[in-house]
Amino acid sequence: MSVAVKISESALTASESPSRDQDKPVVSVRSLSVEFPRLSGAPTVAVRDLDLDIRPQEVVGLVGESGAGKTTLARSLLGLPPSPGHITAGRFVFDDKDIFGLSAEGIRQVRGRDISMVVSNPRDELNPLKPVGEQIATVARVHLGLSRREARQRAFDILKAVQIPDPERRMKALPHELSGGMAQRIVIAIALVCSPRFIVSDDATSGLDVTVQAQILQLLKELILKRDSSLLFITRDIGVAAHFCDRTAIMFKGEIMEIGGRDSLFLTPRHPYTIGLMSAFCHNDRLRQVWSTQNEQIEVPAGHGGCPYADRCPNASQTCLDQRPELKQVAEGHYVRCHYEVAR
Ligand SMILES: Nc1ncnc2c1ncn2[C@@H]1O[C@H](COP(=O)(O)OP(=O)(O)OP(=O)(O)O)[C@@H](O)[C@H]1O
Repeated sequence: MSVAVKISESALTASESPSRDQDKPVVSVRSLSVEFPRLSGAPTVAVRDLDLDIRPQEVVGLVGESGAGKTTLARSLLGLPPSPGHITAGRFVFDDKDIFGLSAEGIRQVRGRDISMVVSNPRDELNPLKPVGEQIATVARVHLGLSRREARQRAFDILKAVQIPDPERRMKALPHELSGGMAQRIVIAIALVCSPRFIVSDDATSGLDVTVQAQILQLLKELILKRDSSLLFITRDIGVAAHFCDRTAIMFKGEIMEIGGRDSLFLTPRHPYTIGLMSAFCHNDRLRQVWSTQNEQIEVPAGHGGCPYADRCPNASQTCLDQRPELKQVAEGHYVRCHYEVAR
């Protein structure tokens, strides 16, 4: 059975805001698959035939448990799938450029300047021996061709923008002299210093205090609106996604199981996995009831070619084992990959 499920061009582009419907996506991912080879047996498919569009000024959340493929997707979009993974299929068009078609040097030029990534472990990202101001300024000099003085000014401005207290002094600090939250802001400052049009945040704010996290999210949103950028916001926290993202995609085993605008997705979640995530998060009795109501008890054999969620799903039926579900529209801008309604 073919596992490739194609969806219409409009499926993932739809936003709930009518004015945005005319906007052209700045990020357009089509049929992306990424695999990790294994010593024996079939490779691990970390991202499977994934489509995603993001428009200017849009914040799209990507939520899923550990191992869902979020980081693999994020790093693949920067042309750096985690080793030994490799992109086996798909296109990524960013600002009319076919990113996967660029040379290594071409991708390097785009990365950091037009597309940047913020990760959750700032200590690994920063050079421990170099003052943080210099690290930010270097990125601006390399990518924007600024003079030393201009780059330094730009580094100072971005430190102020990410609300680093006493930025003049912090410019000279080494990473170990900063708190974790401050080091995280430095990494965000590096990602933003060239005003990229596309930012990928991979769990970048989860280690921060709740209040600092709220400030940083607010700041990210303001910068995205001001600079007409787009943000792919990866998180395991569905509550943060509900609060912060215009649309959210729920990912499981390398596939998007549900995607929708904030109101539609979070007020009327349709996929059993989304409902499970939400009921765990918000202790909602109604959701719990939906989650715990079993339609059919069935044996789920390993290696079946059906729904990737079947072995965890309280509603799995024979249809779910026989057919891989397509992403289908259930409301405006809201798509679900589930046989549930037809199987019932
Ligand atoms: N370097 C690697 N070598 C082999 N398999 C890998 C590697 N990195 C990831 N994988 C596999 O790819 C799949 C997706 O992993 P990935 O790290 O992208 O998930 P994730 O959703 O980002 O998880 P987390 O939230 O824990 O970071 C998993 O099955 C994982 O085991």
